Amino acid sequence: MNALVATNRNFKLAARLLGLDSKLEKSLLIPFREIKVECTIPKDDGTLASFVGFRVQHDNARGPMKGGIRYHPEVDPDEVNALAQLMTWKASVANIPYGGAKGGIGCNPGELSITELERLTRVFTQKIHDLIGVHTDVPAPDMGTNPQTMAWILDEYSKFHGHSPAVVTGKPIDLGGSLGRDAATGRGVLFGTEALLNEYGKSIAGQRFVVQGFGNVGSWAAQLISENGGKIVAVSDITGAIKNSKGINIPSLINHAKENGGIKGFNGGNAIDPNSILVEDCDILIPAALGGVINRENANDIKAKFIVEGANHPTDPEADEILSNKGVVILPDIYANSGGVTVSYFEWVQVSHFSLHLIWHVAAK
Ligand SMILES: NC(=O)C1=CN([C@@H]2O[C@H](COP(=O)(O)OP(=O)(O)OC[C@H]3O[C@@H](n4cnc5c(N)ncnc54)[C@H](OP(=O)(O)O)[C@@H]3O)[C@@H](O)[C@H]2O)C=CC1
Ligand SMILES: O=C(O)CCC(=O)C(=O)O
Repeated sequence: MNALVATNRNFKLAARLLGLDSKLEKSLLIPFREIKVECTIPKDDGTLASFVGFRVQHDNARGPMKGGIRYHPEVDPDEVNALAQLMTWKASVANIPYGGAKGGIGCNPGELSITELERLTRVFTQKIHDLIGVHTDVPAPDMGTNPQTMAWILDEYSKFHGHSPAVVTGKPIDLGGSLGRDAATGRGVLFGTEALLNEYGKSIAGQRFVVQGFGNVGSWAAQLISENGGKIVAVSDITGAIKNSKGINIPSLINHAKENGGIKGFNGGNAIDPNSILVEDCDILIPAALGGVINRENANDIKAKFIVEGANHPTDPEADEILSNKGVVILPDIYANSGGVTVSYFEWVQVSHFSLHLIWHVAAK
């Protein structure tokens, strides 16, 4: 199901349950602003390559709009729109004073060199710099982007607006990033899972987990859960999937993925078909990659009793219904993965405060 159709459907259902005024409901379904820009860069071989970049600003009633920037071949306007809307609900659920936004560029970061990625990020920033800002819209990392991407955005933005470390979060520590932001989404997944299991009289220790996606969210969630006694029995990423019913050694898998560009070839488990990862036998399933992966095609075959949504909108509404009828409990994305934006808020406050302090200090002299 189209990501925006799915997200709107969920919102309309929630609006009815809340008894939300129909005019307010309609206004919240329309984003504040949708930006689409062409980004052309010279590639390393001298040829030109063009990409399309998006930033959707959904709503700013509760504060500056906030959300990640994704680099992925499947980025499209409806997907970004849906993700921006989810950020508004996520900031509200986490009770942090932000609205929602999301951005992305349709590209495959794995096929671009570091210098090409830098050029692309700087061109994208040049195209949107007037529309983002410390108090209007504050980007952060998402799939395919990282602290280095944020450093480029900060540097390019600062050429137009002066040094503005609070214009992005999830940046390197040396540039005003926050300790703990890197692990924050995965740590939030751990805390959310613990709270959920406690409701059912269970704890993490001894539970069997399957994790789809082994990037920022998936690898941190797997590491922290295994440190807390959970058994990670299967993991996948774009390169492949592995299974070990005795529990995968996550620190070794992290090292392997760093050295080899993915989990493929890890010898601490058996290779399995990545398409079967979501239906592997486990107690708790953590999707931590793309949206819409749990759908009517596979929902009936899911064996997990709990699903903790590390990814954004991994479960489409049809699957929600099937799973709910099967008694599977889902911890939704806007709660389960809100640890990242929460620590982004701390980073933003720290840096804004630091800048104010500097201004005060200079003025006092
Ligand atoms: N980063 C954050 O703070 C937050 C992220 N999220 C959400 O979490 C999810 C993951 O984001 P993040 O960890 O940051 O992204 P990363 O780019 O760091 O990692 C994504 C992971 O998913 C893998 N992947 C991509 N496609 C597939 C596929 N078809 N099957 C299996 N694995 C796949 C990637 O493999 P490979 O690297 O080999 O391409 C990589 O391991 C996204 O939905 C994002 O929106 C939500 C809240 C905050
Ligand atoms: O840290 C942030 O500001 C946003 C993180 C994000 O994109 C998300 O929660 O989906």
